[in-house]
Order: sequence, then C-alpha cells, then structure tokens
Amino acid sequence: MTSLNLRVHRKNGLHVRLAAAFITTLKSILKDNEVLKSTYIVFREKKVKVNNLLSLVSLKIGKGEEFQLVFEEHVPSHILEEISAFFEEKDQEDSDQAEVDRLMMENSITLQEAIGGLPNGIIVVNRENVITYVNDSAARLLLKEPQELINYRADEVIPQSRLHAVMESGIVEVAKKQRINDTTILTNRSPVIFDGKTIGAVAVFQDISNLEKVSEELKNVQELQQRLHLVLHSVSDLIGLTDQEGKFIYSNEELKVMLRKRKKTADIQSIIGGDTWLSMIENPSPLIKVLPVTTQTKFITKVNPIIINDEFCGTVVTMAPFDEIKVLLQKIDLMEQRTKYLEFELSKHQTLDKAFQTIKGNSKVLIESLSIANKVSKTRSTVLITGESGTGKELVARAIHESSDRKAKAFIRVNCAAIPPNLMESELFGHEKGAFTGAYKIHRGKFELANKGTILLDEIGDLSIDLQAKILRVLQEQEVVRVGGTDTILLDVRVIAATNQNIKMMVDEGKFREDLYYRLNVIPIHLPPLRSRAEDIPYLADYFREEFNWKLGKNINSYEPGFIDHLCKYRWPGNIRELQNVMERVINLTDEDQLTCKDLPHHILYGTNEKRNTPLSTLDLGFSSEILKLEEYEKRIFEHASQMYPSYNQLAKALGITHKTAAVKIRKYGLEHLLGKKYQKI
Ligand SMILES: Nc1ncnc2c1ncn2[C@@H]1O[C@H](COP(=O)(O)OP(=O)(O)OP(=O)(O)O)[C@@H](O)[C@H]1O
Repeated sequence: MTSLNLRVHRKNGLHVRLAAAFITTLKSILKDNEVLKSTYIVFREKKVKVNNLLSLVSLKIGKGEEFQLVFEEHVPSHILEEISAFFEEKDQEDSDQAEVDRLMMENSITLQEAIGGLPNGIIVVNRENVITYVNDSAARLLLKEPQELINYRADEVIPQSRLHAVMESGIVEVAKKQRINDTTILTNRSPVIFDGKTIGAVAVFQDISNLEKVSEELKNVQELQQRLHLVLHSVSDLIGLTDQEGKFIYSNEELKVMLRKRKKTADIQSIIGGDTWLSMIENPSPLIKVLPVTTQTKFITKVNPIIINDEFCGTVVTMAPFDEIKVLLQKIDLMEQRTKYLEFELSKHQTLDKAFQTIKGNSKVLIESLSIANKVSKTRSTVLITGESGTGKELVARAIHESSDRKAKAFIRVNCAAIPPNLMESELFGHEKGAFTGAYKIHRGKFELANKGTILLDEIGDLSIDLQAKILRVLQEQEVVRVGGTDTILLDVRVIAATNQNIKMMVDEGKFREDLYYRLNVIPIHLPPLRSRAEDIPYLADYFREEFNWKLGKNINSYEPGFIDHLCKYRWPGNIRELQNVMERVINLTDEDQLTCKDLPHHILYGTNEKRNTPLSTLDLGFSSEILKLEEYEKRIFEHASQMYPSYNQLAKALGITHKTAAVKIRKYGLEHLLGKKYQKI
C-alpha cells in the first residue's frame, strides 16, 4: 500500500473540472486501469474511489485543505512525484474561468444535495452497469453503506436489479413492484442516452410499505364492516343505534320489523319511557328492563349509553324476546341441575370402588348405604342386606364381592325361596353318593362351591327353622359336612344374606332364629326404596334408556316434556326392577327418537288408584267348557297372577296368601320364569 498527502491550491478547491482533470491525468500517469480502480481519496474520514467524479466532488475539498491519496498497490516514486506536481500548480485560471468552475461546482453540489436528500432512492449506473451514484435513501433501502455500492456492478449488489436489461432494451420500466429486505418498493428504470447512445441507466424507487399497510388496514376495516353487517343481520336479537335525541340511526332487520309493528315514532324514548330516557342522559348508565314493546311480546331491552370525550352521543339498543330467554333460562337451570348431579356422581365414583359404579343413583341415602358396602367389602364380616324387592340387593352383594380380595373366586347366589325345602340341605351343603334315593353321585353344595369366595343367601327369610339352625352351625364352625357324609370340609366363605322381609319382626314372631339373625346382621346394609329417593329416577331412566337403546338397536335421545315427571310421581312398588321393565317396554314401543307419555303404562300415567281399579287382564278359567281339576284352576290363577307381580311378596299380598305359599306354588307349577312378565300392564 502506498499513500500520498496532497493539498489543493486552486481557488474553488477540488471542483468538478479539476476533479475530472485529475482523473484524466491519473489515468495517463498510471496507465494501468486496475491500479486506478483500487485507488482512493481519504478526506475527513470519508473514503471514496478516485475514479468516481461525483464522489470526488461530493467530498467538497476546499482550497488549502489536505487529503490523502491511497493506492492499494505499490506505486513507484516518480509516479508519485508526477501526481504531486499536478496539485503543486498554482491557480492560473483567469477570474472568468474561476467563476465558471464555481458555478459548475455549485450546480453539481446543489444537484447532489437535492438528489441525495430525496426520500426516493436513486441509483445511477454507467454503461458497464457499475454504480456511479447512489443516494442515501437508496442505500438505506438496500441496507448498505453508499461505499458498499458505488463502483460495484449493480447486478452483483442489488437483488433483482434490471438496469442492465433496461440498458439493453432501451425501454423504460415504470412502477414495477418488488420486495427488498422486507420493504415493498415501486421502481422506475430508464436508460440514460447521450448523443444517441446509451451511456448508463438510472433507477428511482419508492418505499410503499406504509401505503401498503394503510391499504391493508383499509381492506381489514372493510372486511370488518361487512362481517359486522352480516352479524347484525343474522342474529335474532333486535339491535339498533340511536343518536343523542334517541332517534334510531341504525337498526338491523329484526328491529326494523318490530318498529314497523309499533307504528309509533322510531325512537327509544317511546320504548323505555321519556322519564327513563331523561335520567339516562343525566346519569348515563346501562339500563336493562323487561318491556312490553309490542302488544304481543315482551322484550328484554338493554340500552347502553355511548359516551365519547365525556359527552353523551347516543345509545346502543339490544332487545331479545323475553319468552325465548325464559325457555333458555329453564334449560340452563336444567343443565345446572344436571351438572350438579354429574359432579356428585363423579365424586361418588371417586370415593367408591369401580365395582360399585354399576349401581346407579346419587341420592344421599343410597350413597350412604353404598359407602358402608364399599368399606365392608374389604373385610370378611357377614353382611345382611335388606330392602324391598328390586332395590338392588343382589347388585350390591355382587359389588361387595367384586371389590373384595375374593373377586377372583366364585360368587354363588342361593335363592332360598326358590329351592324346594327337601332339596335345600343338599343344595347348600352337598351330599355323598347314596345319601338318599336318587343320590347317584357326590354332589358339592353351594357352600363348598363358594369356598374362598362369597355366598349370597338371597331371600334368607324363607329358610325353614330347621335349616336356619344348620346354617348357623356352618357360620360358627366354618366347616360343612355333606348330607350322608362324615368328613368335615373346612370353609373360608364370605357370607352375605339378603331379604325383603322384616327379619327382626320375624324374630319377634318366632319365625326366625334370633341367634342366626344376630350372626347375619353383623353389618346391616339397607337399600332404600326408589320412591324415597325420587331424585335418582331421572338419572336411572337415562341410564336404562341408554342401556336399552344399545340392546334394542334404537337411538332414542329425549323425552316428551312431562315424561320424567310422570316417572317421578309414581311410587314404584317394584323399585328399580320395575323402572327397568317400564323403560324396556317404552323403548320397545316407540319408533321415534323421543319417548312419549302415551307409551307409559296406564297406572303410571294416572296414578295408583287407577291401577287398583283397572281389572287384571282377562283370566280365562275355562268355566264355559268342562270342569277341570281344582289344581288346574289354581295353576291358571298362578300363571296369570305371577306375570302381574315382580316378587313373591307382592304376588302373595295380591292373592292374600303368605309369601312362602306363593313361592311354593310358583315352584310347584314351574312358573318362576313368568314372575313379573306383564307387570307393567297392570
Ligand atoms: N342402582 C341401580 N342401578 C342400576 N340398576 C339397578 C340398580 N338397582 C337395581 N338395579 C337393577 O334392577 C334389577 C333388580 O335388582 P336386584 O335383583 O339386585 O334387586 P333385589 O333387591 O335383589 O331384588 P329381589 O329382592 O326381588 O331379589 C336388576 O336388573 C338390577 O340390575
């Protein structure tokens, strides 16, 4: 690198003509164009290439000021001397020449300053497509310093530069849009023609990002307006805007229709009343009122004052038909109730074991019983489950077994009312081969089968006193001897007894052994009748609706208003079993997707009195033909009656016989399968 300190002695400093002469002189002294290209002038920390006339002039080097000429390569001393000599020359111009130079300089500087300060970017290239001039705006847009652009080829430093193409074609390009460094610019390009020849090209560009933003915002506002318009026209609410006098200056279609109906002045005062309007102006605060806006309809009317710069400018009015809101509120109310219910159900399931989730209902009484059952399932204590027929005693017994550590072993249910007394002992305890006539092989009793598991002694109140004593012994000894055998079989059985009878009363009446009662009643669990927990009815109905939808391939998803009310008012003597049967029947009967009241049995629709007065469906005893044996008539009566009642208890009550006799007769005639079959039709 070589450098040379120089000083200008001319009156107008390094003016245009001197700069041009200097470049020409340098070219002839250096002879090598490449050396010229890498030669700079450094003045007041600015560095420009020496072969760019405009750049040199723009340095504004004044008379007597020193600058540095820097060569990137080594330059011999005789050349340096020649260059120094160029500037040694004193001012020999005449005063006219000096004035011309001054004017040229002034002109050139003015032009440069004017172009340099323009907000539009300007780039000039010579015929080699090398940038000879770039103003500050152009450099800013290209995110570069001017010296990073000047003397470089435009197509190398400017993305998408088309100045070379413009020079080639000679065609002016106007308002071409392009994106440079995240700004949108519009560019005009034109060739510079001198003496009929293209000597360069100029590009003028303008940043239109702000303009674009504004037009984008305008578009958004227009879209928003359209959407708002759509919303206001598609809502069923009545929406309007009033001025400060209360006159509607905007109303959506719905409001227009209503205002036409009123046939009064279209202002808000006439709707909310003059006094209310005045007090709103005086003390602007929102107003909500249910108002008889037309003769037929009341509307929930909301009037919100519009305050701009502390000044009351008008109101926003919305109105919604009161009846519709009322229906909605009722629905919300129902939903709230349902949510509460589901929350409760959830909390129940969070506290109860999974096995108890098959037992539906969330009434406090039921949950209390289930909580006891859940706790007791973890022990081996004997449980006595009491409750009317159909309240879920067997279901609970199974849940106790399922949530106990015996769940992998057998759960054996014995219906003490259904097994003939003479077979009961061998059924429970088993028998050895040859123990009695017909005992051809060893038979394992229910206790043995339930070993390590659970035995449910259902309808325990139907056990004979004799068997009660034997069961007591098994419970106490924890062992069993088969009928006709001598060996004792050790047992590990969890005993659950269930009954719909009042065992305590039976004890008092001497029909049930007191010691067995106390042995069984270690943990009593009472299942409340459905009528005492009517809040469970809607949920159980829903549960069975879904169950039978699935089983019967239906898709019933709602109830006619009043349907659930009828269910809730009914007394449900057959409890959940009866509700289950009723739901099965109505789901079977309906072909629609809604359960209707007309499908409900007569006695549920019209109450229990109706039920009593309704004759049982016709019973043909066949008196018109030959007379039959008394037993045949009895069988027909039981055949008929057993279908009408879901439990022995109710059947017995209806026929005026004991529970036991009813059970015996049903067994005798083999009618167990008919029990409660047409129960709903009573
Ligand atoms: N809480 C409940 N949730 C769902 N289903 C239930 C509920 N309670 C009872 N059920 C159903 O009702 C029917 C009768 O129940 P279960 O046999 O357990 O009653 P029970 O009290 O043992 O009757 P019974 O004394 O006549 O033998 C069954 O189909 C059972 O699944």
